[in-house]
Amino acid sequence: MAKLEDAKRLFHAGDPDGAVALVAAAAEDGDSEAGLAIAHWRLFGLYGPRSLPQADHYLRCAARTSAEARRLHLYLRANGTLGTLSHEQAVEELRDLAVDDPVAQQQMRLLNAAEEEENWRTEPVSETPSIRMVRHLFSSAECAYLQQMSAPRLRPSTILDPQTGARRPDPVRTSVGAALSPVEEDLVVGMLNRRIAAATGTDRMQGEPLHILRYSGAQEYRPHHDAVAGLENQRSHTLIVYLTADYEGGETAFPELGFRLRGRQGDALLFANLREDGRPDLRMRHAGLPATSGAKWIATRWIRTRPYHVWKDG
Ligand SMILES: O=C(O)CCC(=O)C(=O)O
Ligand SMILES: [Fe+2]
Repeated sequence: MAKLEDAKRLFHAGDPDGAVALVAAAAEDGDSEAGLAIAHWRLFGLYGPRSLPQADHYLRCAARTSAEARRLHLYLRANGTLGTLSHEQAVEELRDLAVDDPVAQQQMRLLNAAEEEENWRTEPVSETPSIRMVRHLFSSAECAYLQQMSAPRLRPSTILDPQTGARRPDPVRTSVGAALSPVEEDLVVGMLNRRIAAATGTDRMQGEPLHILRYSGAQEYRPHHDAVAGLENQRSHTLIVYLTADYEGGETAFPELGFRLRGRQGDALLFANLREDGRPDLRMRHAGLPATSGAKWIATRWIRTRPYHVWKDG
């Protein structure tokens, strides 16, 4: 901590290189907080260029003394960011970490339960345009886990500006949310993303990071299309998992089609955003209505036509 504070002072005094050097030296010396900080900077290209080998190196330093760093290093190897670890190998490693790490223990419990419990099934809502409900996609424990792990990361939601391609706040969407980027894609989130791929008949790599949203009070997502005009690798499908049930209102509404839908906890709504010719299907305009009481939590996965590389395309 002390080293990070010193580094912050150097940074504000106009010596960013000195600040980074200080943190790097502390990381080498086994300061896990410094190691985690600089590993994130190298992953995201902050205070210097992006470098996966360096991120890997500093995470290994921090992992000597920090359970958090050991877990993060595992997630990033399991999701392909820092190498390739099979799901089975990753679970083996998590099992070892779980011996003295309560977070890993909680994740192992969810992974073990899933092996016994997976029982989702698809119900058609509309043939054309294609809308389906996938019942029981996530268990209630998985829904609770996503809320718990994303709660500290929730920020006011933004939209993708079709003109600039950049994200910005907009009154169209007043919820709070968090995208679970590869550093948050732990083995449980990875398993849920795999399950979404299986349930949608798509490849896991086509999914954008799972996006957690929470609406309370008058918060809403006004009518919009998930397909973004001009996007080359389009959002062909959207899957929305309802993580809570103890709220009123809050349906997903399709004004053009006259549907208002809402799943039970763990159910997912899956719909196609494109016409057969690959252009946005204008009938698929939809809205997240405000919850008239309680808080509505969802997890959205926007699925692209082709693989989406979050580090390159995001
Ligand atoms: O909140 C809802 O029901 C809709 C969410 C939505 O449209 C989205 O996440 O793209
Ligand atoms: Fe949407």
